[in-house]
Amino acid sequence: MTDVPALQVIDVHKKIGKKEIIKGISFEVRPGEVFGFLGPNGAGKTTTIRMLTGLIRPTSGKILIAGKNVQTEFTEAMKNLGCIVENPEMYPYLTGYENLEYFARMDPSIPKKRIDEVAELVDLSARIHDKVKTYSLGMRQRLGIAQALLGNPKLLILDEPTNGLDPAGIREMREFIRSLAGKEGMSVLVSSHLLGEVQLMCDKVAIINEGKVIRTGSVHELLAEKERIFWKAEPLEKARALLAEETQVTEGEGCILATPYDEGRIAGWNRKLVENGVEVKEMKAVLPALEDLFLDLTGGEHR
Ligand SMILES: Nc1ncnc2c1ncn2[C@@H]1O[C@H](COP(=O)(O)OP(=O)(O)OP(=O)(O)O)[C@@H](O)[C@H]1O
Repeated sequence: MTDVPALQVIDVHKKIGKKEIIKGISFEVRPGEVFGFLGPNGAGKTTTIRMLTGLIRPTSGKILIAGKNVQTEFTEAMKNLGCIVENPEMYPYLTGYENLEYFARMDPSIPKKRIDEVAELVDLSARIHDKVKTYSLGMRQRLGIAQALLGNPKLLILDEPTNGLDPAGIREMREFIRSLAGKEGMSVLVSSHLLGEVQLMCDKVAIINEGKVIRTGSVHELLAEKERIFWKAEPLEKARALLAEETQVTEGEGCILATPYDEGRIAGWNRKLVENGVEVKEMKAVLPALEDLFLDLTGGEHR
């Protein structure tokens, strides 16, 4: 596995007309990573993906795919990119195999055995000789991904890959994306507004809002920053007053108090409660949902 990042976005700006839509974004996707690209409506995700795929040019800044500059080494950069931005067009009366054969013919560097390999990768081998019109939506999407994988890209970009799928299809797609990462050292960039999905599927995320990346990091790191301790204690008001002398106290659900997770101080807070006659019935560390963090960071509602 190489160490060259699958994707480097370096201080990219994009102006359309007089409006600066992307205001200097930077992030990196490492080999084998599933990377979530998250943001509320109108944040700039589509504009960014259009720049990554070379459909539009950045006003300034650099985009490298597997070390190749999308602006100055377009062909080499695109060789390393597999991309499905919208529902891929497939011929319904041809089989999955014939569809892949059709696309493979457009690039003579793709050997025929690669068709079987990609069918296997997307777990469609058993149905690859059936007509596409008999496929479920999930299978069609996987066939689209198989097509994107034909050229053996280092980076796969999937725009809202679970759109339109039912819950079983979503789970299947999620497992499939996870299984792809790491295989052949492939990295996957997934744009999504389904935060629960991203939380389960991605190693890292970048959160974009109003054309700026406001946070990047591993999902776990980001969530850990907002980790809280829930306290179940009696009498509750006394516990609240004692804890409030030490830290910020908010309401948990029901008769539960919440404080920040401050590893070095929790034991001391607990002792203080007990020494002052408060019975601590339960303490537990709780990670927020990515959705809460996202709302916190973007200060709004997502779709
Ligand atoms: N060609 C254009 N001309 C003018 N404004 C544009 C153009 N394309 C996008 N915008 C504006 O840029 C901003 C970012 O749009 P973009 O489509 O990239 O957001 P997004 O994060 O993909 O949102 P969504 O999830 O709704 O697709 C929006 O305010 C949009 O109105």
